[in-house]
Amino acid sequence: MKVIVIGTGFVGLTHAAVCSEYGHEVYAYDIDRERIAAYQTGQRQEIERYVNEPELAAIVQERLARSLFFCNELAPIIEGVEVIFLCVPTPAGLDGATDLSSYLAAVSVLAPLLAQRRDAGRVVIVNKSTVPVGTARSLAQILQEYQVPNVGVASNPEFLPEGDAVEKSRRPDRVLIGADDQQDFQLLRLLYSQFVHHVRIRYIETTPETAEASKYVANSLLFTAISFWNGVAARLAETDEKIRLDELRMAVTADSRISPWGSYVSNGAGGSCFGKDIQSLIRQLRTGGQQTPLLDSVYAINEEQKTYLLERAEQQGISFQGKTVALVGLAFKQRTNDIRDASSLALIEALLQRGVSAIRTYDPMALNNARRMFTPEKNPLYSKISYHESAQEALQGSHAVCISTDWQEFRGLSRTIRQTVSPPYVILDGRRMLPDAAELVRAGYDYVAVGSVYLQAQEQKAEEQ
Ligand SMILES: NC(=O)c1ccc[n+]([C@@H]2O[C@H](COP(=O)([O-])OP(=O)(O)OC[C@H]3O[C@@H](n4cnc5c(N)ncnc54)[C@H](O)[C@@H]3O)[C@@H](O)[C@H]2O)c1
Ligand SMILES: O=c1ccn([C@@H]2O[C@H](COP(=O)(O)OP(=O)(O)O[C@H]3O[C@H](CO)[C@@H](O)[C@H](O)[C@H]3O)[C@@H](O)[C@H]2O)c(=O)[nH]1
Repeated sequence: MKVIVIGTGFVGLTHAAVCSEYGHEVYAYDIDRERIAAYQTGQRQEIERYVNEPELAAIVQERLARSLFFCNELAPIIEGVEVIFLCVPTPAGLDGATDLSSYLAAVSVLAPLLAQRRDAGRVVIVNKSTVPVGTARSLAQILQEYQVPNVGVASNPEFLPEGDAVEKSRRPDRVLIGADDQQDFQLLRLLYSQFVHHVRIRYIETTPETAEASKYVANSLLFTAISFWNGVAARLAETDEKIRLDELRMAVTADSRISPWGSYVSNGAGGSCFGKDIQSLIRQLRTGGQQTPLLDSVYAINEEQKTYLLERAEQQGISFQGKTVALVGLAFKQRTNDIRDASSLALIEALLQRGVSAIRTYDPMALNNARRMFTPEKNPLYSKISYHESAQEALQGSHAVCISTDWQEFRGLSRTIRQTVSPPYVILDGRRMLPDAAELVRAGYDYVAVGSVYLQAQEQKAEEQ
């Protein structure tokens, strides 16, 4: 089948690449010319500058110019297309409602071209972007206004998590299609023929509204699990050192009805989806006359969680003013270079507000994205941020370290800390990454982790007594 993918970020590039693996002729289009030029080189480094996902660059290299083509013009590729995916950003607007400006901009370029095409075959336009309930129906209306002939619309939300984008596109938990017309269901069954009768993958056909709603409900439920563990279980364990959170988690999730997903307590969930999708759902419910106390709390708990470790340290009399702080982990989770809505961003702002003298950062993948975000032109205080090639380098000369991402390499950070910095020193562990924290405390370091009581350096305690 001839397929066009509009928007080539995490979702669009992955989807285009995996569709090309299944024998479709895929044209991936983006307004960002530099991005398209980078993909066209076929060079791993160039591709990963934009989307860094395991195996993705290899598929692009393999399929490039055979069944996968990149372009920044839609007109030359429109004839004969059967399925068009919209994979453009749908961020939160200032009021929390979904900002559909990129989506509508893409539609306004696409619709006149479709209205003028010579080919009379059926074409279905598919929302893969996460869009509010009712967007597919509004799209059908727009297409009607442009008098596009023989066109259908469908909703096919994407559920992939970053870091596993290729794996979850090749083997999703479900493929969800919302449409009204049997011709459109049929076109998408052909496109996804590898999944239609799969023994493990659920292939679900429903209304566009149900598909759109499912994406928001799924993300908000996952987000709720995280805020429950952070806001209830972790807080409880912070009240009594005899509550051991890791064992509590094992005990609770041993029940097959309770998922372990979400139980990994943290200094807040980040990423491009949870925050903006829950805000959008809140807006959609309120517009429909509903109250949203649960979702409001889920969001608020998570926002507070991002910088809560700093407050816990301050409650123990620690001040960050004039201090040098190492921040290790900038990505919103391990195995990605994405820093959108990462807790590290909130930590940087909170540390600058507290008057730190320097923030020394390290991340195995996300340094360049952070460099691009924190330019001194945006805020002169950002010149206090420096970027380092290892955790050890970032720790040098620091008075405290914040661990903000669950990179596995941070499990060995205790040794680096002991070799690089001497007490008095504060360790803020947002991901419970240090299995041997007790030894650090015995060696004179203060340790505060999500889900554990504050552990004051033992030598310091002795001096005080
Ligand atoms: N990132 C994820 O893990 C994920 C997972 C599921 C769903 N989603 C949803 O998928 C959508 C895309 O997310 P993403 O993370 O891939 O975004 P992204 O920011 O990584 O990529 C979006 C791409 O769209 C391009 N673009 C913007 N406006 C355009 C236009 N008018 N025409 C053509 N291209 C345009 C941008 O240049 C960019 O390359 C969003 O709705 C998001 O909520 C994302
Ligand atoms: O037990 C956990 C699990 C996750 N997280 C954090 O939660 C955030 C989101 O993680 P994850 O869901 O793995 O990443 P995303 O790539 O944002 O994926 C979510 O958002 C996507 C975009 O909508 C959806 O497609 C996915 O299904 C959904 O999992 C990250 O900061 C994680 O570190 C925790 O703190 N504890």
